[in-house]
Amino acid sequence: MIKVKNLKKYYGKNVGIEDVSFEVKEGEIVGLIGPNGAGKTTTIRILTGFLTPNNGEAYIDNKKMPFEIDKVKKNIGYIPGEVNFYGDMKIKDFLKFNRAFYQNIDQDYEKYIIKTLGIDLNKKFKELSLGNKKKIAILQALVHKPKYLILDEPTSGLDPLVQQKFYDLLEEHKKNGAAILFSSHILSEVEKLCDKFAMIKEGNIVKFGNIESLKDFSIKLVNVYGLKECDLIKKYSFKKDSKSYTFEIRSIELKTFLNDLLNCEFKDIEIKNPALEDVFLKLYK
Ligand SMILES: Nc1ncnc2c1ncn2[C@@H]1O[C@H](COP(=O)(O)OP(=O)(O)OP(=O)(O)O)[C@@H](O)[C@H]1O
Repeated sequence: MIKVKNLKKYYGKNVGIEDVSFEVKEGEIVGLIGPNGAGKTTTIRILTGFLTPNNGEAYIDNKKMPFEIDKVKKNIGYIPGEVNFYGDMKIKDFLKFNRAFYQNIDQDYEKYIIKTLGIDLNKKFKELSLGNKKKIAILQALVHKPKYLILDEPTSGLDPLVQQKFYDLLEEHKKNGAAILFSSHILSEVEKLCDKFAMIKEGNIVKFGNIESLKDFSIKLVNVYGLKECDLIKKYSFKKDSKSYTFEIRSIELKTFLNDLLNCEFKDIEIKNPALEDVFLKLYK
């Protein structure tokens, strides 16, 4: 399990994170969601052994981070936010180097990732575009089939096709029991991929739960077509266009709203879940 508890990190007087707690179990993908500067990278850098917290605790496989990183290092796959490997090295040489570090790398799996992502082995790292550098970072993070994956905005710079292939690779790791922490500010990908979310705002976890529960927190969008003037539903907030009224109804109020609506005259209704982005914006107000 990956576990952080009341984690706090200051950079001098500047707040990095204030109070961050969440956990990622084996076979689970947890999305760490937050806007720029919320504290995702700070949290991840403590978990990957680069920073020492001022307070609180971080564990991977019951080893205390960053102090016991060496005991668990070979079981971690990490994609940093900014990928910078050995500029002058050809990718094929980099892979040799990587094999020497992990020793028992499954070379068929290595080939499989190279083929899946479309990696050019004969290029030097510094010759690659941002997206192609990210592919090397993905390869390096996954190739030794680690039990713990810590991914700091891993899809930035990837085109949608490669992103999808990457999600598929992650699903395979999840099925094999990996615990995966995935930081992102793109909510649609978290919604698509993750089982749980930890929402971070100004260094604090403001919500942690199942992806579904995040949607339940929010509102439903009810489009009502052909609605005739009706006092009963005037109290609900709505937007109107030429075809319909769109009501924003909190999920817990939906039944009451529908009861009121049934006493009005209308032609048709449609109930939608809002996009996670909209939920996020509302929670962040
Ligand atoms: N080396 C540093 N010195 C001072 N302040 C820092 C340092 N690194 C981060 N911070 C501050 O800590 C806070 C959290 O930053 P962090 O990089 O963890 O956020 P983030 O959620 O990863 O953001 P982004 O999505 O932009 O990568 C920010 O206010 C940032 O300015």
